[in-house]
Amino acid sequence: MDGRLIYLMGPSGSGKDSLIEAAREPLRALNCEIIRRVITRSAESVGEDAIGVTPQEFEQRQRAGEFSLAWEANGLAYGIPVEMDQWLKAGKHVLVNGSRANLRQALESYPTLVPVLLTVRDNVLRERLLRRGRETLEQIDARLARNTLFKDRRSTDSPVHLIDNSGDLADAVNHLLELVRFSAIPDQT
Ligand SMILES: Nc1ncnc2c1ncn2[C@@H]1O[C@H](COP(=O)(O)OP(=O)(O)O)[C@@H](O)[C@H]1O
Ligand SMILES: O=P(O)(O)OC[C@H]1O[C@H](OP(=O)(O)OP(=O)(O)O)[C@H](O)[C@@H]1O
Repeated sequence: MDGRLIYLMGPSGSGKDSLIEAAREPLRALNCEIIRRVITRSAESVGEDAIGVTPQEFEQRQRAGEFSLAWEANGLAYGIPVEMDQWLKAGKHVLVNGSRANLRQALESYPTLVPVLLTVRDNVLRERLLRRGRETLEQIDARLARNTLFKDRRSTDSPVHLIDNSGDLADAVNHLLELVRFSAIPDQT
């Protein structure tokens, strides 16, 4: 049986990277791998285990059919390597650090994916983005504005699992592991 695609989303600063890192080993124990993204972001500003490429290289890889999913956001291009499909076929579950704007397209290609949205209270989100210090104030404001847009409209009608990360990261990790355990059971789709 194919593995499940766990599609993690959440606003910038909600803690996706932190959650992924903290959950990496326990996820592996649940037969769930985290796929590395290809991003047109300079290596020094990559805050995650991603492959940084130039926009030209990204385009080449995309034209060569190297991505199962791809999208653009915040002035960057993101690609999910086709390796993901081999893992799924082999029965492994795969966690993707996804995009709210791309969810609808992802669902078209992977109708049984498990959508998971990481949420954080507004004031906590701003504080965390400032503390992380990766973006300029202007970029932080743009990310917060993008978040407001998503709050006002749902991108699909399908149910999305919510994980709140306003509190301890360990609670969010446990919640994610629970979801993966539950989603991995056959006939839950
Ligand atoms: N539960 C948490 N409690 C306190 N700080 C957190 C928590 N989760 C994440 N952070 C911090 O918030 C900032 C944003 O987290 P990050 O994982 O980079 O978010 P994202 O990948 O969604 O943009 C980082 O500085 C991270 O250390
Ligand atoms: O459509 P959205 O849900 O807004 O998502 C847009 C992009 O922003 C995030 O990327 P990235 O990891 O570069 O940003 P972050 O680390 O600041 O979350 C997310 O992983 C998406 O790739």
